[in-house]
Amino acid sequence: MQFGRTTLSKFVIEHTRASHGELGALLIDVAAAVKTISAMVAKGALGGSLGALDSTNVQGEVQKKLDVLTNEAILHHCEWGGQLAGMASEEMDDPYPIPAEYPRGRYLLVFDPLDGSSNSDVNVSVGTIFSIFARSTAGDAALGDYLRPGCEQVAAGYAIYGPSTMMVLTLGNGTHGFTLDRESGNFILTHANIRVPEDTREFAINTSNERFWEPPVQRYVAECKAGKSGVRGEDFNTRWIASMVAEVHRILIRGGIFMYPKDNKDPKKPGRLRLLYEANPMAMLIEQAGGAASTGRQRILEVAPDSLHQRVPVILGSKNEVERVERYHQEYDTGADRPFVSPLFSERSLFRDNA
Ligand SMILES: O=P(O)(O)OC[C@H]1O[C@](O)(COP(=O)(O)O)[C@@H](O)[C@@H]1O
Ligand SMILES: [Mg+2]
Ligand SMILES: [Mg+2]
Repeated sequence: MQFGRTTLSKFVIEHTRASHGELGALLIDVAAAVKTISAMVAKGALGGSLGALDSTNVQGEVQKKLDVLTNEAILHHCEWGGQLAGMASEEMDDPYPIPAEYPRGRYLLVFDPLDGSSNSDVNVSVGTIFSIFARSTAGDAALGDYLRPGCEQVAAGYAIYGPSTMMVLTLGNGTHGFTLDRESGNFILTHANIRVPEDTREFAINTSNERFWEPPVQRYVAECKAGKSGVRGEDFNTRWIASMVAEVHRILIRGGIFMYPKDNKDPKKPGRLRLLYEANPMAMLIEQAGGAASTGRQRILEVAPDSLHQRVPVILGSKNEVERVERYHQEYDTGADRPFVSPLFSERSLFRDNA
Protein backbone atom coordinates (compact mmCIF):
# COMPACT_ATOMS: atom_id res chain seq x y z
CA MET A 1 0.00 0.00 0.00
CA GLN A 2 1.16 3.52 -0.76
CA PHE A 3 1.00 5.63 2.42
CA GLY A 4 -1.08 8.76 2.18
CA ARG A 5 -3.96 7.07 0.37
CA THR A 6 -7.34 7.35 2.08
CA THR A 7 -8.59 4.14 3.61
CA LEU A 8 -12.27 3.47 4.24
CA SER A 9 -11.60 3.45 8.01
CA LYS A 10 -10.00 6.91 7.90
CA PHE A 11 -12.75 8.24 5.63
CA VAL A 12 -15.66 7.02 7.76
CA ILE A 13 -14.16 8.06 11.09
CA GLU A 14 -13.40 11.54 9.72
CA HIS A 15 -16.91 11.86 8.31
CA THR A 16 -18.80 10.63 11.37
CA ARG A 17 -17.36 12.85 14.08
CA ALA A 18 -20.88 14.16 14.75
CA SER A 19 -21.84 10.67 15.99
CA HIS A 20 -18.56 10.50 17.97
CA GLY A 21 -17.31 7.90 15.52
CA GLU A 22 -20.05 5.40 16.46
CA LEU A 23 -21.42 5.28 12.94
CA GLY A 24 -17.86 5.07 11.62
CA ALA A 25 -17.12 2.14 13.93
CA LEU A 26 -20.25 0.36 12.66
CA LEU A 27 -19.21 0.91 9.04
CA ILE A 28 -15.76 -0.50 9.83
CA ASP A 29 -17.48 -3.64 11.18
CA VAL A 30 -19.59 -3.83 8.01
CA ALA A 31 -16.37 -3.54 5.96
CA ALA A 32 -14.85 -6.40 7.98
CA ALA A 33 -17.91 -8.55 7.18
CA VAL A 34 -17.55 -7.62 3.52
CA LYS A 35 -13.93 -8.82 3.52
CA THR A 36 -15.03 -12.13 5.04
CA ILE A 37 -17.77 -12.49 2.41
CA SER A 38 -15.38 -11.52 -0.37
CA ALA A 39 -13.02 -14.33 0.68
CA MET A 40 -15.95 -16.78 0.98
CA VAL A 41 -17.37 -15.94 -2.44
CA ALA A 42 -13.94 -15.98 -4.11
CA LYS A 43 -13.39 -19.60 -3.05
CA GLY A 44 -16.11 -20.62 -5.49
CA ALA A 45 -16.44 -24.37 -5.84
CA LEU A 46 -13.36 -24.86 -3.62
CA GLY A 47 -15.23 -23.46 -0.60
CA GLY A 48 -17.97 -26.11 -0.65
CA SER A 49 -20.58 -23.36 -0.22
CA LEU A 50 -22.13 -23.20 -3.68
CA GLY A 51 -25.59 -24.64 -4.36
CA ALA A 52 -28.99 -24.50 -2.70
CA LEU A 53 -30.31 -25.57 0.71
CA ASP A 54 -33.66 -27.26 1.40
CA SER A 55 -34.87 -24.11 3.18
CA THR A 56 -36.77 -21.09 1.83
CA ASN A 57 -36.68 -17.54 3.17
CA VAL A 58 -39.69 -15.45 4.22
CA GLN A 59 -40.33 -14.53 0.58
CA GLY A 60 -40.57 -18.20 -0.38
CA GLU A 61 -37.27 -18.14 -2.28
CA VAL A 62 -35.00 -21.18 -2.09
CA GLN A 63 -31.98 -20.19 -0.01
CA LYS A 64 -28.48 -20.71 -1.31
CA LYS A 65 -25.87 -21.95 1.17
CA LEU A 66 -24.13 -18.64 0.58
CA ASP A 67 -27.30 -16.66 1.43
CA VAL A 68 -27.22 -18.18 4.90
CA LEU A 69 -23.45 -18.02 5.42
CA THR A 70 -23.17 -14.40 4.32
CA ASN A 71 -26.11 -13.47 6.56
CA GLU A 72 -24.34 -15.02 9.54
CA ALA A 73 -21.08 -13.27 8.64
CA ILE A 74 -22.76 -9.85 8.87
CA LEU A 75 -24.65 -10.65 12.08
CA HIS A 76 -21.56 -11.86 13.87
CA HIS A 77 -19.25 -9.09 12.66
CA CYS A 78 -21.68 -6.35 13.68
CA GLU A 79 -23.61 -7.57 16.76
CA TRP A 80 -20.99 -7.04 19.46
CA GLY A 81 -19.65 -3.50 18.85
CA GLY A 82 -22.26 -1.63 20.89
CA GLN A 83 -23.47 0.60 18.02
CA LEU A 84 -26.60 -1.36 17.10
CA ALA A 85 -30.17 -1.45 18.35
CA GLY A 86 -30.96 -4.35 16.00
CA MET A 87 -30.56 -5.80 12.53
CA ALA A 88 -32.91 -7.03 9.80
CA SER A 89 -32.13 -8.95 6.64
CA GLU A 90 -33.63 -10.47 3.53
CA GLU A 91 -32.80 -13.88 4.95
CA MET A 92 -34.57 -13.52 8.33
CA ASP A 93 -38.36 -13.37 8.80
CA ASP A 94 -38.10 -11.06 11.81
CA PRO A 95 -35.60 -8.48 13.06
CA TYR A 96 -32.53 -9.87 14.83
CA PRO A 97 -32.21 -8.69 18.44
CA ILE A 98 -28.73 -7.91 19.74
CA PRO A 99 -27.69 -10.84 22.01
CA ALA A 100 -28.02 -10.14 25.74
CA GLU A 101 -24.26 -10.20 26.40
CA TYR A 102 -23.53 -7.22 24.13
CA PRO A 103 -24.21 -3.50 24.66
CA ARG A 104 -26.93 -1.73 22.66
CA GLY A 105 -26.49 1.36 20.53
CA ARG A 106 -28.88 3.48 18.52
CA TYR A 107 -28.30 2.33 14.94
CA LEU A 108 -30.34 -0.13 12.86
CA LEU A 109 -28.60 -2.12 10.15
CA VAL A 110 -30.76 -3.58 7.38
CA PHE A 111 -29.18 -5.68 4.64
CA ASP A 112 -29.35 -8.04 1.71
CA PRO A 113 -26.33 -10.23 2.52
CA LEU A 114 -25.95 -11.68 -0.95
CA ASP A 115 -27.64 -9.89 -3.81
CA GLY A 116 -27.91 -11.70 -7.13
CA SER A 117 -27.25 -14.96 -5.31
CA SER A 118 -28.43 -17.06 -8.27
CA ASN A 119 -25.28 -15.77 -9.99
CA SER A 120 -22.91 -17.25 -7.41
CA ASP A 121 -23.11 -20.74 -8.95
CA VAL A 122 -22.16 -19.38 -12.38
CA ASN A 123 -19.26 -17.19 -11.21
CA VAL A 124 -20.86 -13.86 -12.10
CA SER A 125 -20.62 -10.76 -9.86
CA VAL A 126 -22.75 -10.71 -6.71
CA GLY A 127 -22.94 -8.19 -3.88
CA THR A 128 -24.08 -7.12 -0.41
CA ILE A 129 -26.43 -4.15 0.08
CA PHE A 130 -26.95 -2.31 3.37
CA SER A 131 -28.87 0.59 4.86
CA ILE A 132 -28.44 2.32 8.23
CA PHE A 133 -31.00 4.27 10.26
CA ALA A 134 -30.57 5.94 13.65
CA ARG A 135 -32.91 5.95 16.64
CA SER A 136 -32.77 8.91 18.96
CA THR A 137 -31.69 6.73 21.89
CA ALA A 138 -29.79 3.50 22.42
CA GLY A 139 -31.78 0.37 23.25
CA ASP A 140 -33.51 -2.61 21.68
CA ALA A 141 -35.25 -1.83 18.39
CA ALA A 142 -38.94 -2.55 17.88
CA LEU A 143 -40.37 -3.50 14.48
CA GLY A 144 -41.73 0.03 13.98
CA ASP A 145 -38.18 1.44 14.23
CA TYR A 146 -37.35 -0.25 10.91
CA LEU A 147 -40.39 1.08 9.03
CA ARG A 148 -39.02 4.47 8.09
CA PRO A 149 -38.83 6.08 4.66
CA GLY A 150 -35.47 5.89 2.89
CA CYS A 151 -34.90 9.65 3.11
CA GLU A 152 -34.17 9.05 6.83
CA GLN A 153 -31.23 6.73 6.13
CA VAL A 154 -28.00 8.03 7.70
CA ALA A 155 -25.79 5.84 5.53
CA ALA A 156 -26.16 3.29 2.76
CA GLY A 157 -23.88 1.23 0.58
CA TYR A 158 -23.07 -1.94 -1.21
CA ALA A 159 -20.15 -4.25 -1.79
CA ILE A 160 -19.57 -5.76 -5.20
CA TYR A 161 -17.67 -9.04 -5.46
CA GLY A 162 -16.41 -8.88 -9.03
CA PRO A 163 -12.94 -9.06 -10.56
CA SER A 164 -12.09 -6.69 -7.70
CA THR A 165 -14.07 -6.22 -4.49
CA MET A 166 -15.35 -2.69 -3.93
CA MET A 167 -17.43 -0.94 -1.30
CA VAL A 168 -19.51 1.99 -2.47
CA LEU A 169 -20.78 4.20 0.30
CA THR A 170 -22.78 7.32 1.08
CA LEU A 171 -23.10 9.16 4.36
CA GLY A 172 -25.42 11.71 2.76
CA ASN A 173 -22.57 13.73 1.31
CA GLY A 174 -21.80 12.23 -2.10
CA THR A 175 -21.22 8.65 -3.21
CA HIS A 176 -17.71 7.25 -2.85
CA GLY A 177 -16.08 4.00 -3.98
CA PHE A 178 -13.32 2.06 -2.20
CA THR A 179 -11.39 -0.82 -3.77
CA LEU A 180 -10.10 -3.69 -1.65
CA ASP A 181 -6.31 -3.87 -1.81
CA ARG A 182 -5.85 -7.57 -1.12
CA GLU A 183 -2.17 -7.15 -0.19
CA SER A 184 -2.76 -4.69 2.65
CA GLY A 185 -6.34 -5.76 3.47
CA ASN A 186 -7.49 -2.12 3.26
CA PHE A 187 -10.31 -0.56 1.27
CA ILE A 188 -8.75 2.40 -0.56
CA LEU A 189 -10.71 5.41 -1.79
CA THR A 190 -10.44 5.04 -5.57
CA HIS A 191 -13.70 6.66 -6.75
CA ALA A 192 -14.37 9.89 -4.82
CA ASN A 193 -17.61 11.75 -5.55
CA ILE A 194 -19.01 9.48 -8.24
CA ARG A 195 -21.39 11.27 -10.66
CA VAL A 196 -23.98 9.48 -12.81
CA PRO A 197 -24.13 11.00 -16.32
CA GLU A 198 -27.55 12.65 -16.77
CA ASP A 199 -28.17 11.09 -20.17
CA THR A 200 -27.68 7.54 -21.31
CA ARG A 201 -28.21 5.24 -24.25
CA GLU A 202 -28.14 2.04 -22.17
CA PHE A 203 -31.09 0.39 -20.43
CA ALA A 204 -31.35 -2.68 -18.19
CA ILE A 205 -34.59 -4.61 -17.71
CA ASN A 206 -35.59 -8.27 -17.70
CA THR A 207 -37.46 -8.31 -21.02
CA SER A 208 -38.87 -11.78 -20.40
CA ASN A 209 -41.47 -9.93 -18.27
CA GLU A 210 -42.46 -7.57 -21.08
CA ARG A 211 -46.01 -8.88 -21.39
CA PHE A 212 -46.63 -8.21 -17.69
CA TRP A 213 -45.40 -4.59 -17.66
CA GLU A 214 -47.65 -1.54 -17.52
CA PRO A 215 -48.07 0.47 -20.74
CA PRO A 216 -45.71 3.34 -19.75
CA VAL A 217 -42.80 0.92 -19.35
CA GLN A 218 -43.75 -0.90 -22.55
CA ARG A 219 -43.78 2.46 -24.31
CA TYR A 220 -40.35 3.48 -22.97
CA VAL A 221 -38.70 0.18 -23.88
CA ALA A 222 -40.35 0.05 -27.32
CA GLU A 223 -38.98 3.53 -28.05
CA CYS A 224 -35.46 2.51 -26.95
CA LYS A 225 -35.64 -0.62 -29.09
CA ALA A 226 -36.85 1.35 -32.12
CA GLY A 227 -33.58 3.30 -31.88
CA LYS A 228 -32.71 5.59 -34.80
CA SER A 229 -35.89 4.64 -36.62
CA GLY A 230 -38.16 5.75 -33.74
CA VAL A 231 -39.02 8.87 -31.75
CA ARG A 232 -35.75 8.80 -29.80
CA GLY A 233 -33.75 9.05 -33.02
CA GLU A 234 -30.78 7.20 -31.44
CA ASP A 235 -29.79 3.59 -31.00
CA PHE A 236 -29.80 2.15 -27.47
CA ASN A 237 -27.89 -0.72 -25.95
CA THR A 238 -29.28 -3.20 -23.43
CA ARG A 239 -27.73 -5.10 -20.48
CA TRP A 240 -29.16 -7.54 -17.92
CA ILE A 241 -26.87 -9.21 -15.37
CA ALA A 242 -29.60 -10.20 -12.86
CA SER A 243 -27.46 -8.82 -10.00
CA MET A 244 -28.85 -5.45 -8.96
CA VAL A 245 -25.51 -4.56 -7.38
CA ALA A 246 -23.68 -5.12 -10.67
CA GLU A 247 -26.27 -3.11 -12.64
CA VAL A 248 -26.18 -0.19 -10.18
CA HIS A 249 -22.39 -0.25 -10.15
CA ARG A 250 -22.28 -0.05 -13.95
CA ILE A 251 -24.75 2.85 -13.87
CA LEU A 252 -22.73 4.73 -11.24
CA ILE A 253 -19.60 4.37 -13.34
CA ARG A 254 -20.91 5.04 -16.87
CA GLY A 255 -24.62 5.89 -16.67
CA GLY A 256 -27.70 3.98 -17.70
CA ILE A 257 -31.18 3.18 -16.45
CA PHE A 258 -32.19 0.09 -14.45
CA MET A 259 -35.80 -0.98 -14.18
CA TYR A 260 -37.57 -3.68 -12.20
CA PRO A 261 -40.98 -2.08 -12.65
CA LYS A 262 -44.43 -2.90 -11.35
CA ASP A 263 -45.92 -5.79 -13.31
CA ASN A 264 -48.99 -7.97 -13.16
CA LYS A 265 -47.16 -11.31 -13.11
CA ASP A 266 -48.18 -11.94 -9.51
CA PRO A 267 -50.81 -9.48 -8.24
CA LYS A 268 -49.58 -10.03 -4.65
CA LYS A 269 -46.17 -8.53 -5.56
CA PRO A 270 -46.08 -4.88 -6.64
CA GLY A 271 -42.47 -5.30 -7.76
CA ARG A 272 -39.58 -7.75 -7.42
CA LEU A 273 -37.13 -5.80 -5.29
CA ARG A 274 -37.40 -5.17 -1.60
CA LEU A 275 -37.79 -1.59 -0.35
CA LEU A 276 -35.79 -1.59 2.87
CA TYR A 277 -32.61 -3.41 1.88
CA GLU A 278 -32.47 -3.16 -1.91
CA ALA A 279 -34.36 -0.14 -3.25
CA ASN A 280 -33.74 2.39 -0.45
CA PRO A 281 -29.96 2.05 -0.16
CA MET A 282 -29.51 2.01 -3.95
CA ALA A 283 -31.81 5.03 -4.30
CA MET A 284 -29.76 7.00 -1.77
CA LEU A 285 -26.47 6.10 -3.50
CA ILE A 286 -27.86 7.02 -6.92
CA GLU A 287 -29.38 10.33 -5.75
CA GLN A 288 -26.18 11.25 -3.93
CA ALA A 289 -24.38 10.70 -7.25
CA GLY A 290 -26.76 13.04 -9.11
CA GLY A 291 -29.08 10.36 -10.51
CA ALA A 292 -32.75 9.69 -9.77
CA ALA A 293 -34.67 6.76 -8.27
CA SER A 294 -38.42 6.34 -8.61
CA THR A 295 -41.22 3.80 -8.46
CA GLY A 296 -42.48 5.44 -11.68
CA ARG A 297 -45.02 7.38 -9.61
CA GLN A 298 -43.09 8.42 -6.51
CA ARG A 299 -39.53 9.07 -5.35
CA ILE A 300 -38.38 5.79 -3.80
CA LEU A 301 -36.89 7.54 -0.78
CA GLU A 302 -40.34 8.90 0.13
CA VAL A 303 -42.17 5.57 0.15
CA ALA A 304 -43.44 4.91 3.71
CA PRO A 305 -42.88 1.20 4.42
CA ASP A 306 -45.58 -0.88 6.05
CA SER A 307 -43.65 -4.13 6.38
CA LEU A 308 -40.08 -5.33 6.67
CA HIS A 309 -39.95 -7.29 3.42
CA GLN A 310 -42.18 -5.04 1.33
CA ARG A 311 -41.52 -4.97 -2.41
CA VAL A 312 -41.48 -1.89 -4.58
CA PRO A 313 -41.12 -1.05 -8.29
CA VAL A 314 -37.65 0.34 -9.04
CA ILE A 315 -36.59 2.68 -11.85
CA LEU A 316 -33.22 4.31 -11.23
CA GLY A 317 -30.16 5.77 -12.90
CA SER A 318 -29.46 8.65 -15.26
CA LYS A 319 -31.71 11.54 -14.26
CA ASN A 320 -33.15 12.53 -17.63
CA GLU A 321 -34.16 8.95 -18.50
CA VAL A 322 -35.75 8.27 -15.10
CA GLU A 323 -37.70 11.51 -15.41
CA ARG A 324 -38.85 10.47 -18.89
CA VAL A 325 -40.19 7.15 -17.53
CA GLU A 326 -41.94 9.04 -14.71
CA ARG A 327 -43.50 11.34 -17.29
CA TYR A 328 -44.78 8.33 -19.25
CA HIS A 329 -46.43 7.02 -16.07
CA GLN A 330 -48.04 10.38 -15.44
CA GLU A 331 -49.26 10.66 -19.04
CA TYR A 332 -50.67 7.14 -18.80
CA ASP A 333 -52.39 7.79 -15.45
CA THR A 334 -54.01 10.99 -16.71
CA GLY A 335 -54.82 9.59 -20.16
CA ALA A 336 -52.61 12.24 -21.79
CA ASP A 337 -50.79 9.57 -23.82
CA ARG A 338 -54.00 8.48 -25.54
CA PRO A 339 -55.67 10.47 -28.32
CA PHE A 340 -58.89 12.11 -27.20
CA VAL A 341 -61.94 10.21 -28.43
CA SER A 342 -65.27 11.99 -28.05
CA PRO A 343 -67.75 9.90 -26.09
CA LEU A 344 -70.14 10.59 -28.98
CA PHE A 345 -67.93 8.40 -31.17
CA SER A 346 -66.92 5.76 -28.64
CA GLU A 347 -68.03 2.14 -28.68
CA ARG A 348 -71.42 2.75 -27.14
CA SER A 349 -72.24 6.13 -28.64
CA LEU A 350 -75.28 7.99 -29.90
CA PHE A 351 -74.18 7.16 -33.44
CA ARG A 352 -73.97 3.40 -33.01
CA ASP A 353 -76.62 0.81 -32.77
CA ASN A 354 -76.20 -0.25 -29.13
CA ALA A 355 -79.10 -2.61 -29.09
O1 LIG B 1 -34.08 -13.15 -12.02
P1 LIG B 1 -34.70 -11.82 -12.31
O2 LIG B 1 -36.20 -11.82 -12.28
O3 LIG B 1 -34.14 -11.17 -13.55
O4 LIG B 1 -34.31 -10.89 -11.06
C1 LIG B 1 -33.06 -10.34 -10.91
C2 LIG B 1 -33.07 -9.48 -9.71
O5 LIG B 1 -33.23 -10.28 -8.56
C3 LIG B 1 -32.19 -10.05 -7.65
O6 LIG B 1 -31.23 -11.07 -7.84
C4 LIG B 1 -32.76 -10.13 -6.25
O7 LIG B 1 -31.81 -10.23 -5.27
P2 LIG B 1 -31.54 -11.55 -4.37
O8 LIG B 1 -30.58 -12.44 -5.10
O9 LIG B 1 -30.97 -10.89 -3.17
O10 LIG B 1 -32.88 -12.19 -4.09
C5 LIG B 1 -31.60 -8.71 -8.05
O11 LIG B 1 -30.25 -8.59 -7.70
C6 LIG B 1 -31.80 -8.71 -9.54
O12 LIG B 1 -31.93 -7.42 -10.07
MG1 LIG C 1 -31.08 -8.83 -3.64
MG1 LIG D 1 -30.11 -11.64 -1.45
